This record gives sequence, C-alpha cells and structure tokens, in this order.
Amino acid sequence: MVNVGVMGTGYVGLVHGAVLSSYGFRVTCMDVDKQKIERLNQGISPIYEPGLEELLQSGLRAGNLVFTASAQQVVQTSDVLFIAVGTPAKEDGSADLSYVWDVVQQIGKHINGHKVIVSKSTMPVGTSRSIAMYLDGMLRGTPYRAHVASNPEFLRQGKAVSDSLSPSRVVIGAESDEAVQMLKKVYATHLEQDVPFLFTNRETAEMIKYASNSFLAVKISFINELALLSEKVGAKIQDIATGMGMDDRISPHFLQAGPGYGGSCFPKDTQAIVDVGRKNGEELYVVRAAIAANEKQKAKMVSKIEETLSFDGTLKGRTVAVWGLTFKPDTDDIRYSPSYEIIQGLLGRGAAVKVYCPQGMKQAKLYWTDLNGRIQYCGSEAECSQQADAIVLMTEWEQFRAANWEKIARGMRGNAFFDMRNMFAGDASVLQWFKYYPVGASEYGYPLREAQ
Ligand SMILES: NC(=O)c1ccc[n+]([C@@H]2O[C@H](COP(=O)([O-])OP(=O)(O)OC[C@H]3O[C@@H](n4cnc5c(N)ncnc54)[C@H](O)[C@@H]3O)[C@@H](O)[C@H]2O)c1
Ligand SMILES: O=c1ccn([C@@H]2O[C@H](COP(=O)(O)OP(=O)(O)O[C@H]3O[C@H](CO)[C@@H](O)[C@H](O)[C@H]3O)[C@@H](O)[C@H]2O)c(=O)[nH]1
Repeated sequence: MVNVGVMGTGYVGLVHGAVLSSYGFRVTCMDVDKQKIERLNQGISPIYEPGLEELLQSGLRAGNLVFTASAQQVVQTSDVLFIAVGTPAKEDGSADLSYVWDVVQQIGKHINGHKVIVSKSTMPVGTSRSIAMYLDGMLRGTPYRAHVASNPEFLRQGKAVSDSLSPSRVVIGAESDEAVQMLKKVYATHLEQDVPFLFTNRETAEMIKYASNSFLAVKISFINELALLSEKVGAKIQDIATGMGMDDRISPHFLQAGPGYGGSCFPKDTQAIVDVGRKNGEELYVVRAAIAANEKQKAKMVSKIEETLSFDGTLKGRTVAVWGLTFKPDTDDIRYSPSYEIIQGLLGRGAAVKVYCPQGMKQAKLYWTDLNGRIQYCGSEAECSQQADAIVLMTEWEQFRAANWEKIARGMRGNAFFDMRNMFAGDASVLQWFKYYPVGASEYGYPLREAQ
C-alpha cells in the first residue's frame, strides 16, 4: 500500500488527505502551524467545510490519518508527497511561491529514498520543472530520485469533500513513468469510477488550472457587465442567462450575476496568469478586462445603494444591514469576499453598518481588524435588520430562505432590500414586504418569473 504525505493542511491539503485516508491509504498530513495540528489530532477541523470533520474523525479512528508538525516525519514516511501550501498573490499580482520553496527545501533535506513529489498547489507555469531541477541538484551524489509531477486541484469550497470524492476530472502533468504509475495507484478509485483523466506535461497541467479559473472569472465578469446594462435598458439578467445557457456551447453555469467574484482563488489566479503573460511578452487582455470589470462591479453595487438611500449625497444617518460576509455560502472563508469592499464603501459614505453571517463572523473579527469597532456584529439576520434602512444580501446562504420576513420588515426603519444574489427574485412572499432591488433588472422589471 502506498504511503501518502501531504504538506500543508489548508482546504486542499486537508480535504485531499482525508479523502485518500477514506480510500484506505495511510496518510500523514504536515503543517507548520502547530496549533492547527494539535486541534486536528483532536478531530477538530480548522475550517467549516460540509462533511470534512466526519471524514477526519473516521480517519483518526481508523488510525490511517496522522497529523504532524514534523517535516522529517512526513517526508520519510511517505512514498508520494503532495505539496498543498498556499500560493497567495504578492503586491504586484505575481504568485508568492515562498511557502512552496520552504516545503521543497524540507523535502530535499529529509529525503531518504525515491519519492514522487506532486504539486497540488496552484503554481505558475514552469514551477514544477524548477522544483524538479532544484531537487535533482540537491540529490546529486545520492542514490535517491525525486519524480516531480503537477496535479492541479479543482475543488470548490463548500463542496470540497464531494468534489474530491467525485472530481470533474483528474489532470496529471508528469514526465516519468514512476510519477504516472504512482498517481494511477493514488487515484485508482477515480480510474475505476470512470472519472475523466488527462495525462500531459507539467507546463500544460499548470496552465490548465489557471486557464480554468480565468475562464470562469471571465464568464462571471461578462454576465455582471451585462447585468449593469440590463438595469438601464429594462432587460432581466436571469432570463438572459437562462436564454444563453440553453445553448450547450455556452452552458448555464457561472452566469449568475452578483456583486463580483471573490475567494482565495479567482482574484489571485487571474492576476497571476496576467503576470505570467506579461513576463512572457503576451498581454492577456481578456483576463485583464475581467479583473477590471470585477472591481467595477463592487464599486457599482455601493453606488447603487448610495443613489437609492442617500438624502444629501451621503449615507449619513442611514443604517445598512449586511447579510453574509463569506465570499460564497457553506464556507467560513472570507478571503477577498466582495462583502469587505461593499462594507468599506458604505462606511466611507457615512452609513452605519450592522452585519450577520452564518459562518463568517469569527474570521471577519480576526482578519478584518480595520472594521473592528466600526461595524456591529449581530447574532441573527433579524437582529441585524432591527432599525435598519436597508438589507444588503451579499451571500446566498440557504438559511436566509427561512427568515421571518414579516417580523424582519416590521422591525426595520426603512424597507429597501438589495439582493446582490437575486436569491429572492420573483418570490412574492419576500417581495410583498420590501422595495426590492435585484442585480441586473430595474426595480420595475420584477418579478422575473410570475409568483406562484
Ligand atoms: N482553497 C481552494 O478552494 C483551492 C482549490 C484548488 C486549488 N487551490 C490551491 O491550493 C493551494 C492551497 O490552497 P488552500 O486554500 O488550501 O491554502 P490555505 O491558505 O488554506 O492553507 C495553506 C496551509 O499551508 C500551511 N503551510 C505554509 N507553509 C508551510 C510549510 N512550509 N510546510 C507545511 N505547511 C505549510 C499553512 O500553515 C496553511 O495551513 C493554493 O495554491 C491554492 O491556489 C485552492
Ligand atoms: O455564476 C457565478 C458563480 C460564482 N460566482 C462567484 O465566484 C466566486 C467563486 O465561486 P466558486 O467558483 O464557486 O468558488 P471557489 O471555491 O473559489 O472555487 C473556484 O476556485 C477554486 C480554487 O482554484 C477552484 O478549484 C474551483 O474549481 C473554482 O470554481 C464566488 O465569489 C461566487 O459567488 C458568481 O458571482 N457567479
């Protein structure tokens, strides 16, 4: 049986390690964050991800999932090592590969046999080859070999466990038989399940990851720009997306207009591919435009609220209830969430801001420290809306559907409802209580669908 090592226990490392342990592999997960490792050893997940904690606990109980802070232990007990550390954006938009190189150095230092090294982290084209060259240099004069492969990860947060159990595809960029054979063993379950596999070279695998994320970001920015136009010309963006999506070549996915994309991947990966383009003398105009349109979208959402609510060109004296801080539902991740910029925009125009999020408030208090003392954290959507002039729904958490609308509306000072996710478009049970402002349709253009 193959011994698997995972370096980095963020979303990708943890979910990948836990899923492989559920397939019966002995998996050692390593992280430099000792507190995280301590909690993981107690079966406590450091992130909110449906189904993950159960998987961690069953791996720990079965004894085939081990957490350690020792790089030596993970390197020396594993046949295959997955690199799953962060590759965040630097100030200039390029990918910060310092965590990746820390891990590679640890591998070179502790290596005690032939190993297959697999990058799951999203890395600019050429990085896997550089890692291979670096390790070859370090191992010169020893009997050991490092076979380096790229195996990008496509999981979505909030659906990470199910995406890992049933991935859309497995992409393997490998240039040695040892690496290919090892990854076929690791992914034997997916091979049996007829998950599509693509074997290619390392550069192509690295590019597929950036290409996929950039393309999805382009799709979102495209529909968001059309949403802004639709508001001006009396068209309805949801119907436009439905009509476009009826063409298989376009598909209806990733055509939900909203306040702009966020998260730990699209914003940094679009910037990183533009940076790679620039360094190679190719301007990626389409991706650059998607980034610019995303910034515009967030600013436009603030202007829309301001234009609707302001008395005297500012939002002084207005109270806004923001529902949802995470960049999407079913995660506690607030990285690059559009909520942050919308809140900043509202505060900058003088509004008082109250917030509520089912899972994101702990992280927000911890990381959005510049907002501490400037916004009021509330215990529920109803408390958040008390005496507010407007609700701004930022994240489409399912629990919002069960809100007591009459109670919420009666507890408010005003009755504006900005639905940045079009979650309640056409829903008469909600619309009867509010002046409703969706994204991508003029106020009078609704309901989009006839209320049942
Ligand atoms: N989050 C996602 O949904 C997702 C999906 C696909 C791909 N990716 C990519 O996967 C990579 C990891 O993303 P993430 O969101 O899981 O990261 P993360 O930021 O959540 O976690 C990274 C982890 O690596 C640890 N780490 C840092 N240096 C280390 C070292 N030297 N040794 C061991 N551990 C170390 C950190 O302590 C942290 O726990 C990134 O390149 C990202 O772009 C992320
Ligand atoms: O039609 C849509 C779809 C998404 N979004 C927004 O786009 C962002 C990203 O959403 P999503 O892609 O669902 O979340 P992630 O978990 O960031 O997953 C993306 O980024 C991961 C990290 O690279 C990849 O692995 C996944 O395949 C890719 O979907 C969020 O702010 C969403 O609200 C929209 O505004 N409209």
